[in-house]
Amino acid sequence: MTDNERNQDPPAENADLVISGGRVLTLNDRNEIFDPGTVAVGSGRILAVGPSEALSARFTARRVMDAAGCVVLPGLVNAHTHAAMTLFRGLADDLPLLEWLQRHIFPAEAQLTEEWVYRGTLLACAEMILSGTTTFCDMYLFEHKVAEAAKAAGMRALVGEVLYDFPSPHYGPIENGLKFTEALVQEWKGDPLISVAVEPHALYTCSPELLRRCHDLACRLDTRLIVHLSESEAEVAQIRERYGHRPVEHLERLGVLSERLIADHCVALSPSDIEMLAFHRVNVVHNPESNMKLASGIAPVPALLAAGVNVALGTDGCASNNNLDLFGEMNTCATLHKLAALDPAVLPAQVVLRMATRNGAAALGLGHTVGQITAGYFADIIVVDFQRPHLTPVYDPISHLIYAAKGSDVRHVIIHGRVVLEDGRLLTLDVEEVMAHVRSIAKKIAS
Ligand SMILES: CSC[C@H]1O[C@@H](n2cnc3c(O)ncnc32)[C@H](O)[C@@H]1O
Ligand SMILES: [Zn+2]
Repeated sequence: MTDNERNQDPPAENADLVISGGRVLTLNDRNEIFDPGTVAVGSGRILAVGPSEALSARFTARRVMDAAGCVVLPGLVNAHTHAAMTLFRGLADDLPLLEWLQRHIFPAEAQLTEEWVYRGTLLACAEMILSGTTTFCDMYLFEHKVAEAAKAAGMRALVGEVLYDFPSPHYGPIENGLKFTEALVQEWKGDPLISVAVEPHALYTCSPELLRRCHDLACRLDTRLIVHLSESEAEVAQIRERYGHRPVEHLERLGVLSERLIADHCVALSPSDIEMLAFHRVNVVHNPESNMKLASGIAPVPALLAAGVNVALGTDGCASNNNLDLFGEMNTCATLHKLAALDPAVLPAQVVLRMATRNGAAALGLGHTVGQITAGYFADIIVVDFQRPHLTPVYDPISHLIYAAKGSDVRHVIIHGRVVLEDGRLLTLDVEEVMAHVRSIAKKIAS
């Protein structure tokens, strides 16, 4: 190398997209914040993140996104929902869980078709992207259509067909459901956005034998296993009466508790339930708004976190929430637990933001690729506009994200390196058309 060559700047690296000028919350292991910071993106991944001063000359970008006045953070992870239940938003409110399900929701779901599930899921994807969610975890019927809709919207999703003892309006008897799940896993293997889990509904709708078979299938296919667990005291009483044990102990006796299990809700837990969940490294998804609306109770989230359990955040479906905005859910989560414990320090904003990002990614088995802004991770990034009256002034951006921001403050969304929301405009879906389809389905549901 000549002296001349040695003294020259290294050649610029190519990036598909450079997001610069915003305050970047990496949520990495060191919790680094760069202000102003730059994120370079290429081939769906984060190429580099750091101070703008250090990175601006390093990349030649095909596209530059100006994030001045904005906060840049990892996309939010909705770790539990039933996306197509947007179709039933507001259909049956103000009821307790088991009555709501058995008298209203299950009968309405008996009419579902794959076309309805597709349309309802597109609406859910629109709502989620518009409010900063980049990944969701779904359980429903006709789940191949959920995968298709997520893919059309450009979202990352972990999907799974619901499995229970009684015949399903989709696949009929359970044997078909297990076969369908296996085929769905094979169909989406290797897809960059979609993965598939084994999803028995709950302990009161699945026999011990079915739960064991689902666990074995998840182990054989190396997928997540997802179940509603201990959602209310009524469920605990029902399971105790049927099997003689509390729900968590029932699963432990069946050998189903493990790191691959995602347990949704976990509201009605005893101290020994918490110990068992921690010991087996089970992932728990907290859905505070659904739990409040169905009056199911308050999940012992601070105790779960203190015991070392990975606790993520979900919205549950739109018939029990009734929206998919994780900003609202983070706010509810942070404030609900302060009130329940009469302790304002019990769940700080920083912890709640981690529940909705890193913990969600880890629960879904995506912890090494999603949930933080780190070189090598997938580029799932949101840009939140802080130049708004309710976000002024800024002493601490994380405080605003949890206590003051709304989903509608999200300005840009990038998923797997693709810009899917730009300046508040959805690029992957025609929102008017998506809403029109759902309105016409709702007329049939109501008739
Ligand atoms: C058919 S897929 C999932 C199944 O679960 C029902 N569901 C929705 N929310 C809840 C909840 O909070 N607990 C238990 N089951 C729930 C949904 O309506 C579907 O039937
Ligand atoms: Zn649910």
